[in-house]
Amino acid sequence: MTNAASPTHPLSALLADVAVRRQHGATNPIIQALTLDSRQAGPGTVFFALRGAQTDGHQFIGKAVALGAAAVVCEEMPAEQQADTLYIEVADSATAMARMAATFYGHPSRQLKLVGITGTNGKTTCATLLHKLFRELGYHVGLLSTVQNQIDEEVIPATHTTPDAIRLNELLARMVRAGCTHTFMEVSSHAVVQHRVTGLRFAGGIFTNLSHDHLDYHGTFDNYLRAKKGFFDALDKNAFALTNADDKRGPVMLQNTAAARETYSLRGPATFRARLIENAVHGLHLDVDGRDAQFRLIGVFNAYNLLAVYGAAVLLGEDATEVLTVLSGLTSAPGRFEPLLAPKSRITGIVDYAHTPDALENVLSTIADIRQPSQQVITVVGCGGNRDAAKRPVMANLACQGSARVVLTSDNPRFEDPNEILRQMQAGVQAPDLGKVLTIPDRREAIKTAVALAQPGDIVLVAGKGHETYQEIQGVRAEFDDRKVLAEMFDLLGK
Ligand SMILES: CC(=O)N[C@H]1[C@@H](OP(=O)(O)OP(=O)(O)OC[C@H]2O[C@@H](n3ccc(=O)[nH]c3=O)[C@H](O)[C@@H]2O)O[C@H](CO)[C@@H](O)[C@@H]1O[C@H](C)C(=O)N[C@@H](C)C(=O)N[C@H](CCC(=O)O)C(=O)O
Ligand SMILES: Nc1ncnc2c1ncn2[C@@H]1O[C@H](COP(=O)(O)OP(=O)(O)OP(=O)(O)O)[C@@H](O)[C@H]1O
Ligand SMILES: N[C@H](CCC[C@H](N)C(=O)O)C(=O)O
Ligand SMILES: [Mg+2]
Repeated sequence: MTNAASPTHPLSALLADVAVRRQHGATNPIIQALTLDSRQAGPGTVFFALRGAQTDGHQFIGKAVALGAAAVVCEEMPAEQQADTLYIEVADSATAMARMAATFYGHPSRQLKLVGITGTNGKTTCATLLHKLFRELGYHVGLLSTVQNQIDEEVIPATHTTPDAIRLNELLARMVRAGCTHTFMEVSSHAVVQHRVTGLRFAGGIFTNLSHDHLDYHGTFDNYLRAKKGFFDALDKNAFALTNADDKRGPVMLQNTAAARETYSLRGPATFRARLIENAVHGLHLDVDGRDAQFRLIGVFNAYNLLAVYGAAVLLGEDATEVLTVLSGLTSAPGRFEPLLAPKSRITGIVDYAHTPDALENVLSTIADIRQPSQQVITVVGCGGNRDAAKRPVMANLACQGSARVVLTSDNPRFEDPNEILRQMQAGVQAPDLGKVLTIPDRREAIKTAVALAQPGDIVLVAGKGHETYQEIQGVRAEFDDRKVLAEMFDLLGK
């Protein structure tokens, strides 16, 4: 796990910010790598035993040590200990891991301007727009997002919205070495709770909005809100905290932060204000802080994303006029309201990552705002398995409210039975809507059917998977790209 750029440190040097409860073993080994997975342990590594959702890393301490781990950080000392291994007991392994990872990689977050974006929807869009914007303004820029990580134009695949603390600091260190001055990253609620971002220095934080998602993980909406707020509570006084004043939970985010409190709004007084002039097929027309601006992005929700991005750029010291000029030319993130026109029939396909009720409602109301009365909307949608089940009936109902026809299908079933997920979705369909709904578990067939149902000029929305290039069934990821399947069906059906 080491490479030429990997640092080495005596273990004692990594404990500077860590409250050690107890320590066993007299050695002070030289550390070459950190890991949270016993299977990756080896000589010169520190193994962090984390209590997870599936299992408890403490069970694997013996395995990590057998593979040669030089040190173990845990919350409970193992009964059996090896004399040549150093055991460190802390109150919280995840916090210790984040602090030690930051130290191990030389605190890369302090060497660039790091901006974190949190909220239910819009994180990828805002982070991607900020990355594109700052590239065009001439900077070297890092990006950590659901779709992919990037160092300037170099793409590094992403497995999570926010990587674990070790991977995160390693990526930030790579960005610093590549000369990046700014990095824009998504901060998921899971990341806050699991301390993936603990110990990082942020130049700023952005809040987009809060609605129903991930209640499977957080339990209650209140816990979910607290997770998001936790990110702002941890910002320091040199940072900015930029919140959406129009979101019911926007002001709460700033309640206990030490950072400079800034707001954006389309409705009232705020640090950064915009007024919607037009929301059309060809894009948004806004008045931003008294400047007239046209954008290529579509939908009122994107007016919020654009305003948040503009505000953050200005708070980072950029010139407002220049920022607006560059922003007007930018297109959205992959799989976010991505249009695809059928060549012969003028059917408009739209692929969107809406996988929450709020996002689906936004996309459908955006389509309603921009469509002609003669254009019918046909929606293909499913819900992921092993994720929040409460959203399933709600999303099916919303699809019915905003569409002429609905094809319910599978998203990523993961380890759940796709038919059971679909039954839970169907429960949300109201009696008068039953006639407009078809249920087709095979996503390819579902898309094909929607395209077959579409008349010239109609709009086919394929929601939920956006940029994803796979479908995950029973732990296996098979190649699947809504954009490709849609294009294939336009072709196959001669549309
Ligand atoms: C619910 C969740 O967040 N899970 C993450 C968590 O896994 P976990 O708690 O289930 O871990 P576990 O399997 O119980 O194992 C506990 C510990 O034992 C260790 N272990 C396990 C087995 C072994 O042989 N040896 C060993 O050392 C594991 O490495 C782990 O450290 O810690 C793992 C290591 O960091 C993550 O990969 C894993 O992400 C899973 C894959 C995941 O799906 N996460 C999603 C829900 C997620 O994080 N999503 C958010 C936001 C999404 C959004 O934007 O909407 C994200 O930031 O991506
Ligand atoms: N500001 C917004 N408000 C509401 N909905 C939005 C907003 N921005 C984007 N959306 C909708 O939410 C979907 C997801 O957007 P995006 O990927 O930017 O969010 P995210 O916060 O990164 O999501 P995730 O939690 O999955 O990483 C988009 O496809 C769009 O339908
Ligand atoms: N980051 C989100 C993405 C969900 C995307 C959707 N396609 C699904 O698989 O449920 C999650 O892991 O919950
Ligand atoms: Mg995202």
